[in-house]
Amino acid sequence: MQKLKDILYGVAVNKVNGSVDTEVFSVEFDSKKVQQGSLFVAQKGVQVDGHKFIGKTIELGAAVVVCEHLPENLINDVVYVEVNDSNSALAIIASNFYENPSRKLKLIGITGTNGKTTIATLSYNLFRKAGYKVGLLSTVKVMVDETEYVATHTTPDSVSINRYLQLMVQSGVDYCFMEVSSHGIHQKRTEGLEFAGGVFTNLSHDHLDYHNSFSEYRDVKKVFFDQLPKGAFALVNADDKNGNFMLQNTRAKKLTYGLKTMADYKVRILENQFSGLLLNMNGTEIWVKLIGSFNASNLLAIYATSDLLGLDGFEVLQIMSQLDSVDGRFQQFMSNGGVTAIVDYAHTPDALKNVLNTINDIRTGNENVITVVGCGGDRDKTKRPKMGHIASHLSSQVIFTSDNPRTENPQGIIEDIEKGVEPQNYRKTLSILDREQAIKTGCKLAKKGDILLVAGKGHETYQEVNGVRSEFDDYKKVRTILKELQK
Ligand SMILES: CC(=O)N[C@H]1[C@@H](OP(=O)(O)OP(=O)(O)OC[C@H]2O[C@@H](n3ccc(=O)[nH]c3=O)[C@H](O)[C@@H]2O)O[C@H](CO)[C@@H](O)[C@@H]1O[C@H](C)C(=O)N[C@@H](C)C(=O)N[C@H](CCC(=O)O)C(=O)O
Ligand SMILES: Nc1ncnc2c1ncn2[C@@H]1O[C@H](COP(=O)(O)OP(=O)(O)OP(=O)(O)O)[C@@H](O)[C@H]1O
Ligand SMILES: N[C@H](CCC[C@H](N)C(=O)O)C(=O)O
Ligand SMILES: [Mg+2]
Repeated sequence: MQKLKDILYGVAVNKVNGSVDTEVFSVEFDSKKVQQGSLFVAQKGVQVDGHKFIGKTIELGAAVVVCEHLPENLINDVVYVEVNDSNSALAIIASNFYENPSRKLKLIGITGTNGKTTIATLSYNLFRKAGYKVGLLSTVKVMVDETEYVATHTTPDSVSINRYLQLMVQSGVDYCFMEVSSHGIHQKRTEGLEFAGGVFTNLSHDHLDYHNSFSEYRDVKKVFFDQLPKGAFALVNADDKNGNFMLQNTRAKKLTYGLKTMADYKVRILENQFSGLLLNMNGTEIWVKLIGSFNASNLLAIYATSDLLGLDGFEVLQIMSQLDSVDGRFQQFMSNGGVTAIVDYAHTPDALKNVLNTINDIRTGNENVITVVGCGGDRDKTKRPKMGHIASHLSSQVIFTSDNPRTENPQGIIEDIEKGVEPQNYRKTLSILDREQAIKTGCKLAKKGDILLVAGKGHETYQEVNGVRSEFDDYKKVRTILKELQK
């Protein structure tokens, strides 16, 4: 329970109607969750305007309503707070309500199109092995030290973020690694948080359905760095042409990491195999179990972050050499019959290209690369033909299939993907709507020595059709099918 005047600290308030000494029991932005004594923040959403539910929340017992415009009829006993920006107000209110937990631990935000989950999760694993209590907010799961919670978003809403951070503080967590998505920044879910550091991985085609253009998407990412405090670090990937752009207006300490470009932290790939990478990490050689040059870059970001947070470099490299891949990120096994199966979450053109290039770099040349891939429904349509082109251009054989069609017609999605296939690659492609059948066909086509890539869903354990999620796990499916086929 908190006094309204305390939780409004730092919020840009236009006017208050009622007493700021009112006690608040919970902070809600979903009318359905309001209870006696709640503070309800009305947000203008994509689907509906939360202001429509103000009356309903008062019936449910809301003590305070925070909104961008006051309702015509004000009810006695309810306090109304008018703000310019409800999203920003919600974020600051949530931080205050949970007693600013981000200031009581070291919070590191990771942003960029690809690599966020990998860097956040491996950092969580590494810092734990180094003896710290650690928190994780990621696409795959939320961890409060050893306790796991289900993740609903890559970056949760600001109330959930602060609630988890408070739990972490209560559990004695020293460091928290969190993914910061562009939706999260745009909807101000991370405003009011005090970050000890920010990491930028890369920027490529994604979410252009939500952000109107690539430059808008890029500018949203930059806001995160613009908001970092002076004592924080801003670590960017020098190999990405947008890396320096992110640093333009930040007050934080500026640092770079790079595989190809001059940077403060450097890595060189000495060997690249299916069994792992031999790296020269800022001057020291190490073997790691992770695969692919993009993972060399991810590991360098982790090494640099550890260094900036004061960990011992030698110990970090020792632990790094033991790290396993994150679920659904280049997760691989060799079947009894000698087929290398790889499950990867590549669901953007850039990620798919990276994964296929990695496979092509490692293979000796005689094996076939068979790819099973689809694109999600109700998501950026323009990435579909690009992924169709990349998959068919870089594989020996491709099977296009469904990946969470959501409310779209799956056949239509596949047709969008097929539009990107160039005529010389037509003969390489097949389309099979049912994902299980597609994987089965991929397994049947694969011969000893071949490489089978199942891309797009990674760690996901479901297939979503019209709001219904049914169980589906790419990794389990490929394992079972290859076993059944005795391959
Ligand atoms: C496009 C988008 O980001 N949508 C998010 C947004 O929903 P919205 O704007 O559609 O909300 P709305 O339904 O219009 O409602 C507006 C307001 O009215 C309230 N409301 C609504 C109905 C009601 O009965 N009562 C009520 O009070 C809502 O709580 C909300 O405050 O605000 C909601 C509440 O915070 C989010 O759950 C929702 O995420 C949806 C589920 C989503 O799918 N988001 C994805 C796209 C997303 O955020 N992805 C990113 C990154 C992914 C990546 O990088 O790959 C992520 O961080 O996860
Ligand atoms: N540094 C990188 N550069 C390019 N591609 C990468 C990089 N790291 C990982 N990938 C590829 O992108 C896929 C997704 O990786 P990861 O889950 O770490 O990204 P993310 O940024 O968390 O994605 P999301 O936006 O879904 O949260 C991986 O399966 C891999 O194919
Ligand atoms: N966080 C991403 C994941 C996409 C994964 C892919 N399997 C899909 O469903 O499109 C999103 O919701 O856009
Ligand atoms: Mg992620």
